[in-house]
Amino acid sequence: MSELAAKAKELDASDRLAGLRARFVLDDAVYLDGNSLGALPTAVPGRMEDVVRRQWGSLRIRSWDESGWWTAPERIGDLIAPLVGAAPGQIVVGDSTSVNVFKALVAAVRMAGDGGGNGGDRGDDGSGRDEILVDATTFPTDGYIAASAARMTGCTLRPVAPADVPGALTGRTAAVLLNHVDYRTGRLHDLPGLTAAVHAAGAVAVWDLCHSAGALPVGLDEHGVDLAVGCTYKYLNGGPGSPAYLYVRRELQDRFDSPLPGWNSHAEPFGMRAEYQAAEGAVRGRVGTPDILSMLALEAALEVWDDVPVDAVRAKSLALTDFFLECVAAYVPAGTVESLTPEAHAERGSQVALRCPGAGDVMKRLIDSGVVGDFRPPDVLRFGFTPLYVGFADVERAARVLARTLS
Ligand SMILES: Cc1ncc(COP(=O)(O)O)c(C=O)c1O
Ligand SMILES: Nc1c(O)cccc1C(=O)C[C@H](N)C(=O)O
Repeated sequence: MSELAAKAKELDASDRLAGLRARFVLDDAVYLDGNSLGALPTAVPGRMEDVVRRQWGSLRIRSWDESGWWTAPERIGDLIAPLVGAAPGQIVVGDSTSVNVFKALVAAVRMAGDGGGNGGDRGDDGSGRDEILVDATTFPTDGYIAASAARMTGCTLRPVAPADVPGALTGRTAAVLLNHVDYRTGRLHDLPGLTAAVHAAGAVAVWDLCHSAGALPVGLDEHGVDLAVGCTYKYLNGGPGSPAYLYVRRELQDRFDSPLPGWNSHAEPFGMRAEYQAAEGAVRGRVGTPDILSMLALEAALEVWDDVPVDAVRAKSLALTDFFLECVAAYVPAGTVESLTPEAHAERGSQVALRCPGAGDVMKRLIDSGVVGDFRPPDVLRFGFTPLYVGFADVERAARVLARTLS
């Protein structure tokens, strides 16, 4: 056994989260794509059988009340809340991340101009706040939606690298849309520092947590984040297309003026009134009828988090990515791949991105050899490490197969 294989064995033996792998349906492949689609938790199929056959099949319409369908968006939001450092009552589940980015960003611009504080003051030259800053390296959907939100609200849109945001903020900045972890490089951005800078400029901060929630502590309440969105099909393992979530800080909920005010966010949805009156609290983030089947699959999936501290997940995530970088350095000839992922723990999410020529083809061959990551154009091999089900022997094998594939 090689030295690194022996080290992997030791690390697995002392890994207090190792037993959690049994909560997932997995096979012999090394699955390093949980940052795109999380693995299936074992509790989900049985729950879906009940939801479909009994709740839908037998109870039918009664399930909106009797099976708790109507209140599922807030109930499941409260299950996600501790994973992102939020007190209950601030997260609602539903729609896609893209749709929630739209709701959050337009609502942020409206807040910035509503006179209620944070961004409520006038801009430097008295002309108001009419600019949105967006992470220049963002996942494309956020950029597209920010451009549309800017057009709709009469703002200009300025792409800025996250680290440059403090210097780019002005009295005209209404809202700033940032990613907590960069989907390509795996870089973790400074959420506390950037949020504080946005607030100091009187603007509203919107964070996309797709690549951080479930992999590391986020601290939404602690750091005073205004609005946040995220998906649930990556590190939260909710399944393909599972609904996203929207966080609205409690103190801002009364000022959350949704650009998609559907009947589900009405104060009295069954009043069927012609005039819209927004509900109180997190419910205000809802739009239309929730996608119950996906939502209840997510609820079952979240059971894997019972008694799992996020800090322990973070510690294992860093140990996994450290060990992967160590194995790659040992096995892959120098100069063959270049890591885009920061060395510093404070700047690293839960993935490693390696740049190499022909990355698309390399990833195909890796997958054929049982190591599943993904490829992001033009030249990035992406490996996501989900601490709940990836072990250290997986990591050593992935690096070994990578070296063989590249030789
Ligand atoms: C950072 C980020 N934001 C948004 C999305 C897309 O969200 P959705 O397709 O669920 O709307 C993704 C991934 O798909 C993402 O990585
Ligand atoms: N949402 C996805 C999908 O529907 C199909 C394939 C991949 C995805 C992803 O989530 C991609 C992912 N957000 C990324 O970081 O690239």
